[in-house]
Amino acid sequence: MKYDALLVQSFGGPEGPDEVIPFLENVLRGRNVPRERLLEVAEHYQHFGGVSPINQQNRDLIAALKVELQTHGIDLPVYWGNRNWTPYLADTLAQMEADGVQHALVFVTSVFSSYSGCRQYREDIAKAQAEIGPGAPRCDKIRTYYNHPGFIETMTACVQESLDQIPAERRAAAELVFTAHSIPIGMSDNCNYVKQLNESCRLVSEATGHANWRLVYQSRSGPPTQPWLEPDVCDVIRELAASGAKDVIVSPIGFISDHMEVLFDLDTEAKDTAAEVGLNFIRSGTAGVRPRFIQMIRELIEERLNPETPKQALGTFGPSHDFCPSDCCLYAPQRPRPG
Ligand SMILES: C=CC1=C(C)c2cc3[nH]c(cc4nc(cc5[nH]c(cc1n2)c(C)c5CCC(=O)O)C(CCC(=O)O)=C4C)c(C)c3C=C
Ligand SMILES: [Fe+2]
Ligand SMILES: [Fe+2]
Repeated sequence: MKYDALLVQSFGGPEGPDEVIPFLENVLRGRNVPRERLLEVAEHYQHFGGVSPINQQNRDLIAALKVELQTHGIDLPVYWGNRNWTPYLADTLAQMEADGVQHALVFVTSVFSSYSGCRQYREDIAKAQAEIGPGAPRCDKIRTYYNHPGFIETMTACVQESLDQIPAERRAAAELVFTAHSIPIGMSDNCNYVKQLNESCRLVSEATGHANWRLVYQSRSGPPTQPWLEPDVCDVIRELAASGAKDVIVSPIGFISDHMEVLFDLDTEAKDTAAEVGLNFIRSGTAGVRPRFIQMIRELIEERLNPETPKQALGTFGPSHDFCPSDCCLYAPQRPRPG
């Protein structure tokens, strides 16, 4: 297929104290999330000067990717557009149109399939295209990469580095806890989020040879009345300590970089919880700009540019679809009844 640009589509984040509340209002627009939760999360961001690290992490990712593409003779300009903060997707697409881009491949920073991580990204592209009009570039999302060897090898290296920090005599008993963003059960029922997460965790655990793992969730935002994926990472840390565990490795497999949900919910909250209950806490790394991860993005681009390139995938499920079917990752949230 002929593509003439790459768009990196991400979440976005504030870059100063005054941007925190408007950013969170963008994130939570139309969501059944209490205002108190918004204000609580705002405090997490303010704790770090109102600056989310996600934007610099995306700038670093794009810089590394440009070098990788250039080194491999792939001549595609790289653009960046966010769903919830500047540079907004609509502005980026308008710039792409002005530059003459007609058909872009889209790399989404979200790994696992759900309404929030797949369909909403595609809906936001469609909205931005509608705003621009008939000249807007066509956009094709790159397939999900949860079982791509480049993602699994990257996360395996991160977990292995954490295992290596534990004294040899305690290593086999260490608890390996993978975390991902909790989502409403009504959302997870309509997608492969949990299935894909379990497969990634299994593949990483097998590659490290460390069988003692579990998958837990973090960063829940819903009202207490709404069921979200559980268990929560902090509850599990307490339970592990009560059952005699000494070491816990927390691997945020659900995210590709150390953004605020990692820095606050894990490096602050979960770490403090572990200290409270006397557990040695090691937070494992995220993919970031690790060379194997950047190489994976280039490989995913190559397989779309040249359909003869074999599609790589580990484990049971094979490579995911290139084009989402019409019912992919649907979500019709239950709204509270008025009155
Ligand atoms: C209904 C589901 C979700 C709500 C509500 C929600 C609130 C919320 N999220 C953030 C910040 C981030 N979320 C990120 C990823 C993410 N969020 C959800 C779901 C909900 N979040 C999912 C399924 C995912 C994973 C898919 C994805 O978009 O990545 C991220 C990371 C983004 C990245 O590119 O890595 C951030 C940051 C806030 C502040 C918030 C409101 C309280
Ligand atoms: Fe989120
Ligand atoms: Fe999907």
